[in-house]
Amino acid sequence: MSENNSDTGSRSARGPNRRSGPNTGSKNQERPNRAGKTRSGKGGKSRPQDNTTKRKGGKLPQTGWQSRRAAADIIMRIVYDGADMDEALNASNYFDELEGPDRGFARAIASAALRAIGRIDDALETYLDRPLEKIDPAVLSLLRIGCAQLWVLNAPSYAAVDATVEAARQWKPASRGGGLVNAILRRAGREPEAYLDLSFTRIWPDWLANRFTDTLGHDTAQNIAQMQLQEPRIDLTVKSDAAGWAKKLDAIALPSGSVRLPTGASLTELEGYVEGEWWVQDVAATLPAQLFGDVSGKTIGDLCSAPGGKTMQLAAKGAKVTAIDLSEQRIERVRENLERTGLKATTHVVDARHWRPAEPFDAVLLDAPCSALGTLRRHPEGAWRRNDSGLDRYSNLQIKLVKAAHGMLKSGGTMVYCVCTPLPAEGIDVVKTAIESGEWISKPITPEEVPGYEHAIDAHGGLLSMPKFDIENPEDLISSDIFYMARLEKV
Ligand SMILES: C[S@@+](CC[C@H](N)C(=O)[O-])C[C@H]1O[C@@H](n2cnc3c(N)ncnc32)[C@H](O)[C@@H]1O
Repeated sequence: MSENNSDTGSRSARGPNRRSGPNTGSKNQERPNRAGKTRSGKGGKSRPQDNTTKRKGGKLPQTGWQSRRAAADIIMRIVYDGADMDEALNASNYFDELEGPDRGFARAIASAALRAIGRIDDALETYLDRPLEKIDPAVLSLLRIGCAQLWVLNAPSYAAVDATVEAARQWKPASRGGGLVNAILRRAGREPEAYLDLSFTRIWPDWLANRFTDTLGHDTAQNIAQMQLQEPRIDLTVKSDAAGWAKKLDAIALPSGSVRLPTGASLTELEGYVEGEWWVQDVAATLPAQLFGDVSGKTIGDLCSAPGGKTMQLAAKGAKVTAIDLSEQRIERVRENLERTGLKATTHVVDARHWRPAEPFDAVLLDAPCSALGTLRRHPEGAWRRNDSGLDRYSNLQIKLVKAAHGMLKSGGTMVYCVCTPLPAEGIDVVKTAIESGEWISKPITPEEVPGYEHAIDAHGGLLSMPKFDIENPEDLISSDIFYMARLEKV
């Protein structure tokens, strides 16, 4: 892929959406679309109309265009209605009608379009004689998912174009745009440079591309964007015997103990799911709990615990975990997860800023609320729902939570602090503030503790879980979400 444009800071403005994203309004309100108009009747399954009739008593035969229509419908619901991916999948009748591999395919196309949407839009604009805002939402959604097939998924041009054009013909809201979809997608197949020559960081709104480039440097920002373009893999944490489970599930055992599934695995059908032998957890998310070493018999407070991935890791290793979270709804997920896996922890719905345990803990895990910009490859819509000014509130909360953690720990006790964002303001800067307070000293992470991430340890002994990009064999790249983590000791 060529990469000759590094202009993350000088992108031509194309209206408020390019700057702040397709959707900044709150859900379930009438909100502006890219054209600045509003539309109502969103969210419900009955919204889109169709030129086809569902067969009596059965599903429509699947010929390819249906998965493209479903993908475009999903994208529309996310971009124009403010749904997240799960909400869009649940709300889409067209997705519901699909069966078997077509479902996975529709989801993969929608997800690819969303991961690259800014860059796709920039390229599309070069083909069009009018702004994107002037294109009907259904037609634009088909163009986006058509380009995603060609450019992100590298699908064969004939299949991607024909099926997407057919989807335009069959889908009433887009049917007048069939000619345009045909012409633009054929050109997109012939002239991919319009996309390939753009900087990777154009997948994001301008503020985010600038923030990553300014704080992390040009190369790191490009690497993060490039990683976002790849379909994220699914990693499992197993209660024990990672090598054995990797073999059973035809998966890869990663050096730090996670089991990486082959693509396309259907989770609930996998061995061990019903028995609760494993749970889904990105490999980088497993590292913080591993930094406590042997936790058997120790009391550990997991201060922001939901949905409970790290609670389960610690409980599986024999710790006496107290899992707390501010959200009743989210702590319910912790309880469900504990129930499924048969692991034990005490749970409380409380605000960690004010709550104190009856007895101080041996150790505390603070997986603090954050901007979550390190998980955009799984939730790319998040980039378009935030803006620069909203980010600063996180560091204030994080500093307060670190202070609270101090009050919950025994003297000499360990705190592992982590956030799923690469922004220094929420990571290393929070840790520096803690150390400057005189209440904490650093307990640097050592390479032996983080197999596969030795290179990611920084000069202060913290770790930013970026993959090692300068490797000879790209197959060896352990891609993961981006977590910052550091270990501190209470003075
Ligand atoms: C990053 S998530 C935690 C993920 C979790 N540790 C895991 O591994 O599954 C952050 C959590 O912090 C919770 N939270 C936010 N503010 C909080 C507070 N003041 N006290 C306790 N929990 C809080 C949120 O409800 C959210 O569930």
